[in-house]
Amino acid sequence: MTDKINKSEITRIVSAPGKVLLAGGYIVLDPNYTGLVFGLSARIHVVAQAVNPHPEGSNRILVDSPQFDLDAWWYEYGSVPENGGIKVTETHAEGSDPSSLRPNSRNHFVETTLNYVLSYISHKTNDSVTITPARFSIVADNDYYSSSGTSTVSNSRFKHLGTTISKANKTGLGSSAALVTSLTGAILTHYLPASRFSLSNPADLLTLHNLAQAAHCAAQGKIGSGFDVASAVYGSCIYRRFSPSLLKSIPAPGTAGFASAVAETVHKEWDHRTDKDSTALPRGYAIRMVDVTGGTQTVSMVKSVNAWRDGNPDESGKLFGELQKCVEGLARALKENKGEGEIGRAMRPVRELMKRIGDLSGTPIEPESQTKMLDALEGVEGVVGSVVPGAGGYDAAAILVRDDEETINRVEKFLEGWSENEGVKAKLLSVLGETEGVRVEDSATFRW
Ligand SMILES: Nc1ncnc2c1ncn2[C@@H]1O[C@H](COP(=O)(O)OP(=O)(O)O)[C@@H](O)[C@H]1O
Ligand SMILES: C[C@@](O)(CCOP(=O)(O)OP(=O)(O)O)CC(=O)O
Repeated sequence: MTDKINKSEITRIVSAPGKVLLAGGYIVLDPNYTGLVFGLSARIHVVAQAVNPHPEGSNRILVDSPQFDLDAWWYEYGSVPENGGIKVTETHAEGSDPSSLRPNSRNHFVETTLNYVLSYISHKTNDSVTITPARFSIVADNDYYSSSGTSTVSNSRFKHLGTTISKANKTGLGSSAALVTSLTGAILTHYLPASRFSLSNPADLLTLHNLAQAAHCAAQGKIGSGFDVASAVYGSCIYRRFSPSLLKSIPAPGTAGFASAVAETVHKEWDHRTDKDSTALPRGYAIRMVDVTGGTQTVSMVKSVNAWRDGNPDESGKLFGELQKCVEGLARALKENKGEGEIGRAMRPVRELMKRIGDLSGTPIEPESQTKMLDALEGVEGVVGSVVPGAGGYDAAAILVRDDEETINRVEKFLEGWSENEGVKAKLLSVLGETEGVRVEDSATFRW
């Protein structure tokens, strides 16, 4: 357990939103197509503090996640010769026995982000900015996890989940992308003066995006489309992916040339596109997420869709092309507020095409249990349309609803009844679609 955050020592709070890919799952992995992604009101916040070094801690950084049991990671940092940048190594808690280091507690997303961002800073500033001891505390809005644990502080905004991160039940809002993005922003704004880095400068925002994408891919061990990091940075947008080859020349952290390769990659010409102007939600309507207890693995779903696509280029090309039209049509219907009927008609074929791709590739993209639930949900007054978001699967649905109390009550009641009758646990999350990406929070007014 780490000390409580001392509010007077906070230097920065940076937050980034979760995501929902409303349309464009699978096709967005191919840069010939795009995806319609909305940021979510559930955010991950990283609170940066400078700390006075403990006698043994002149080169230590603490990252903690106080909502979880046992989740504090101590790192020692050191320079690596030959443009290797800065490498962190997990170590035991300050003032405790070295054997207290928990062998299975590594947080790859945190560790990789530290390696990438600290190395970038040291290289970019020619070591003129000194890395000093600091603490970065992560607090996530409650909707990221289904609460099986109990809140110990009932009136606090960020619930204590009573479990470790690895055991927490995620709701699929993109916690790692929001975490990597907000941590990257917090480290950059903590160490660099505003004259060198500011989130209100579009060029610096692009640096943050490229750095966060690179760190997120490295930590994940795979290169996804990156729509989750892009929406964490830019908020809602129509997203076209970057070429994975951009990331191929970065060696492992801690090796010669790592920092120069990171800086060079970050400042290359990236070919992703984030079109924010084409997205908006009509006034009086909201995107809401339904968490359905279950679980699917995106990795194998992507593999099976890709295998089908490779074996059926004509059929898949046709369906991917149709889905692309739906991405654009749905974005337009929402942005131009074409009315419930037309928006609903623009959402329908997204569902149908996703289901079709699932059926043809033998992948449970919109499995029968979801079809039944979504069909029934669409019959609830005030529900304009529904989709299985992202990769689809058994565990989530996204709905566009009238944003009024009566509709929300009706949907909640419907889901209660559905859960009882169908033996699942389907729950409306309080999270809403919103447009804003990464931002600096005002620490004086930040609500805890
Ligand atoms: N609140 C948090 N505090 C610390 N690390 C977190 C937090 N949320 C997410 N992470 C990191 O992200 C990982 C989850 O990433 P992943 O399985 O890709 O889920 P998601 O689909 O939500 O991004 C965790 O194992 C942890 O390393
Ligand atoms: C298949 C995809 O196009 C969309 C997956 O979207 P999800 O929202 O399902 O993603 P996870 O948070 O990784 O579970 C893969 C991708 O674009 O990377």
